[in-house]
Amino acid sequence: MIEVEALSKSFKVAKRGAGVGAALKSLFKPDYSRVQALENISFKIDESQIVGYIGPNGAGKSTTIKIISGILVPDSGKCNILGNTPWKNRIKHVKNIGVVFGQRSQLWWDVPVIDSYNLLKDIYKIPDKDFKNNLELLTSTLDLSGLLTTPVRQLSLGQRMRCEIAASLLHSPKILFLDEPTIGLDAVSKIAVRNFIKTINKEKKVTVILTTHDMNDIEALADRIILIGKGRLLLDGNLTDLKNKYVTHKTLTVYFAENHEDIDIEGTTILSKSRERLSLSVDLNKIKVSEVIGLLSNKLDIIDVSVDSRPIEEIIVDLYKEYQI
Ligand SMILES: Nc1ncnc2c1ncn2[C@@H]1O[C@H](COP(=O)(O)OP(=O)(O)OP(=O)(O)O)[C@@H](O)[C@H]1O
Repeated sequence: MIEVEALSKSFKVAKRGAGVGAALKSLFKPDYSRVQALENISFKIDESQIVGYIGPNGAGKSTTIKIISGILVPDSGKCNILGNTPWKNRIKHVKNIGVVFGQRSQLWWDVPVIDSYNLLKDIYKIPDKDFKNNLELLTSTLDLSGLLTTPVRQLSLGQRMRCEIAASLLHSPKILFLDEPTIGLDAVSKIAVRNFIKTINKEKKVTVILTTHDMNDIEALADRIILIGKGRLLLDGNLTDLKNKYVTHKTLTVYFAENHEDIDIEGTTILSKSRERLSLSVDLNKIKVSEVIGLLSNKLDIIDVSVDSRPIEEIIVDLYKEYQI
């Protein structure tokens, strides 16, 4: 469905030193350098996948999204999305895709949301019936009914983001590119946006490429992650495999009726202990958490247990360190 092969893109940027002299010099004799934003990026994405496209600031995520949505032309490389090359067959291509840039609006600032939607209807030539059905569905699932007649500039960030997402889906695209869709949203709005993305992916089989710095978005949504750094693709894999690789220990805490027995289970280390509570670090390469609970239940009258894993944020920080990005 999406095939990207050896994409590279560099930008020419003007170098300028500090001070008035340097400003004058750069005006008359500009000095340029090149920033390699993307280098030899390749990946394939199948229908109805949700892919988390992640990497630190300046990694090249937005540049990729701009190229595959047809906004930018790469220096070299190929891209085939549902039979179209985004920067060559723009008109055909945009009918298949929806794009949301969290930091930018595609809605007209001073007019009511519904007016922007009507304009999009004309731009995309959406048949009346499809427009009506989609608008009804999006209004109910994204809770837009009170917002449609409000000018965009009067909406809160969370309200605007829901309107942006609806705008990107009015023409029933098969692919959705989301660039930081939950940036700046409160917890309730984030969960609403995530749930909506999950729903359209499941029910309408919309393929989603999601770039975000919010690892909770990734954990909630992505089946697969593609990690890029300094313009290069560093890792492409399943989130569960990544967790298995980087989560080698879990913390097991057990609450029990009073006990004074010594506990010594191979593959575990005691982190803290009292008469009614025991906290263990479990080495997953040596023993399973369920086995530890089984062994403990032979010795203790267990009342409650909790298992804590390393947060995904920490795993990603380790990944960035490992790849020196
Ligand atoms: N229009 C441009 N002109 C010059 N340099 C650019 C331009 N757009 C991007 N770059 C540079 O290309 C590199 C990749 O930028 P890009 O915006 O794709 O990164 P990103 O991964 O989306 O970062 P962030 O997480 O901060 O949004 C950066 O070094 C950036 O400075």
